[in-house]
Amino acid sequence: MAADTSPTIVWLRDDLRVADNPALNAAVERGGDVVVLDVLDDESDEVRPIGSASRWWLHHSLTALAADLDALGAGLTLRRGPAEKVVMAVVDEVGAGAVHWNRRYGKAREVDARLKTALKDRDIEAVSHAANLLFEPWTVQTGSGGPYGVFTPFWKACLARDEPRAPLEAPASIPGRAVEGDDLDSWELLPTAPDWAGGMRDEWTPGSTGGRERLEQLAEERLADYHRRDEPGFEVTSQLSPHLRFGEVSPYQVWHRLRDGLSGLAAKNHAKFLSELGWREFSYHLLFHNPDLATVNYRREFDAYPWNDPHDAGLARWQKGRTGIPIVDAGMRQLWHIGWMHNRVRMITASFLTKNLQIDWRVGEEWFWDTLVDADEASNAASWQWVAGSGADAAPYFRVFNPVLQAQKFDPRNEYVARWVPEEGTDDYPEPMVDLKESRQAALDGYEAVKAAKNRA
Ligand SMILES: Cc1cc2nc3c(=O)[nH]c(=O)nc-3n(C[C@H](O)[C@H](O)[C@H](O)COP(=O)(O)OP(=O)(O)OC[C@H]3O[C@@H](n4cnc5c(N)ncnc54)[C@H](O)[C@@H]3O)c2cc1C
Repeated sequence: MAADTSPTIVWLRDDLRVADNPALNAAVERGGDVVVLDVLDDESDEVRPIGSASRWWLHHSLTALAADLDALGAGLTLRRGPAEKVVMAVVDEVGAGAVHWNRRYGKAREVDARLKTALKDRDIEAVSHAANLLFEPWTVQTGSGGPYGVFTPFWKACLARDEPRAPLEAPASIPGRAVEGDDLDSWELLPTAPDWAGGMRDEWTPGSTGGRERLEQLAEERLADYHRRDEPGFEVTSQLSPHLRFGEVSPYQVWHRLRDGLSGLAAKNHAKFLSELGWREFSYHLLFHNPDLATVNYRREFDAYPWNDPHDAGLARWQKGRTGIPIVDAGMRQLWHIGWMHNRVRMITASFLTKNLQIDWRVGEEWFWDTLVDADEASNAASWQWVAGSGADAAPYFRVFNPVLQAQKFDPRNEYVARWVPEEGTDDYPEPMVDLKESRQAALDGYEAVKAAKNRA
């Protein structure tokens, strides 16, 4: 029988890289031409349209990826529309015999499952690969065979398994097949009126090259100071999150880059850093088993919480960084300016919204979804629920962050606040929009309804 040299489609999603991309390597190994396809899907019911800051990132990430693919001999085909329809249309256009992709783990996997069935019904090979998580969510199970709901035993179980595989080299060349597609500019991913992305341009280099630079900086410099990761004024965290979110860098590449050659404090901080990657894995574990994580309370008794009306409670002041609480305002302005916020401050701002203003965590999750360049369907939803108290392994609801004490502890020299709220202490800066003590008590009173619902259940 003659070898099948029909073209293969590689359908890219959250894996915008040429190295350590199992779907791409498998397509090249199969033989025949390779069509590399990216689809902007704002239409499928199961796919959450990405937010404004992520759109900015995506534009630049695709530009970088297209250059990397060109250098290997393949182009990047862009199409817009519901993914199942679009992929099938490209299959027909080129007479593809196979479609490969790397897995995703939220609701959108229903799209992938339907497409796989439809392709197989037509005798077209449809293969999904593990690429974006170190441990496939369904393979990590409790002793009784269920999903984990607590981080520590989850991560212990992961670490007890075989070490994650080594990252794959990029193909030496790709026999690319040109297919007509959209012009990236026609997707209108960049802000124009106004162009609010200046701070992001200064801060970030979207794409694998920028991601690799962050990884090197982590290994060579930042990891040695990582024990100070909770201090927002001191830049020691990796800032790899948007690169991981868009798959420009894979967790396998991160894991293996940090595996050998560390010494001193960097070696000491290594396990802590890996456990942060573990939180990413845990968030995906939760999302896989709870596809509605961004909209439904993980702990259902929180359905009874009497949230305030967001507009009456001052949502706009929180969004604009005008609450009158300096560390909260600093975080919200950092977010607006560079599309990223330090983890400690994400916790403080989220706690302020859900507890001191008693605004539903879903409202905050949506704002972060729109404004973060690393907005991630698993980590964002899981973290918001964690802070609100409704999530898995969440801090007890009554542990309300006091933002003033948090700032004293983690920004003792006021460096972070001074950078983002230079007018603090002048007449231009507003008074606190709520009394912290009273609003904390109001939050705890609201929690009584949750406790009552739990007791009834
Ligand atoms: C309310 C709230 C919302 C959040 N939303 C997101 C989000 O949309 N996307 C996102 O990637 N992270 C989110 N996080 C988690 C965390 O704040 C960021 O991952 C981290 O700040 C990214 O900075 P870094 O890359 O320098 O982190 P590092 O400390 O260098 O950590 C390395 C990597 O580990 C992962 N990671 C670290 N901490 C966490 C965590 N707590 N949960 C899950 N993964 C983690 C990230 O991929 C990160 O890049 C959120 C946290 C909170 C409290």
